[in-house]
Amino acid sequence: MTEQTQRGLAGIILAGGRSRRMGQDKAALEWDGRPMLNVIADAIGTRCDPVLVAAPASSQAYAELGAESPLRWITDEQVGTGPLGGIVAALTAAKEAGAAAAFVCATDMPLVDADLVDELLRALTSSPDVVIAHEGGRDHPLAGIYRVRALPVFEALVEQGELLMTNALDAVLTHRVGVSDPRWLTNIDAPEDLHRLRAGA
Ligand SMILES: Nc1nc2c(ncn2[C@@H]2O[C@H](COP(=O)(O)OP(=O)(O)OP(=O)(O)O)[C@@H](O)[C@H]2O)c(=O)[nH]1
Repeated sequence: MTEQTQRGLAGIILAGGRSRRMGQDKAALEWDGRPMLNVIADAIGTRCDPVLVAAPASSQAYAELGAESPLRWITDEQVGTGPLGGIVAALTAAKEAGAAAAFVCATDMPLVDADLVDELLRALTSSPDVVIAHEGGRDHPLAGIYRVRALPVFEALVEQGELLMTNALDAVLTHRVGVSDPRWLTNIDAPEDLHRLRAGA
């Protein structure tokens, strides 16, 4: 744990999914000479402890990076339950590790920064269950802090097969905040996104 790590705050990097638009696993994509997953883990690891990676055991991310990774991998209970299924599995592990909340992000956000974690944390007053970034007129559910106390609600939704993040956020008290650098939220879905970002556009 570093000096700046926030007590009780875990980190969750979602690394499952099919990467259909990218055509290859996004966690292993090279960014600054390293797999994108590791770059993100280092960035948030200055604030979050433990950092957990959520992916199905059958995922390409786990096959490519899991065995040799020093990170803690948490497998989705059910394959095909999407980001919400990953959040439930990893938030359960975060709770068991003694965390009260977790910063959640996607493995396709290479510009994610510890300052983003700090800004969301400042907005996490006692009332909200979840604080997410809201930029460009839209919600960014995979750039947020999720309290462990919201877990039963999310578990029930996954159980019912209700997997939409928008519905999950509506089911708890969600606070939305603007962030000072929207680039932190940049995500890579397809090869052209990666080329654009590498070119600095
Ligand atoms: N643990 C877990 N993570 C997931 C799952 N589905 C998507 N994710 C992650 O959630 C984030 C957003 O995923 P998307 O980009 O919407 O979906 P994707 O499946 O990765 O990509 P597409 O096939 O192109 O839609 C990424 O970090 C994914 O790795 C899942 O079933 N389990």
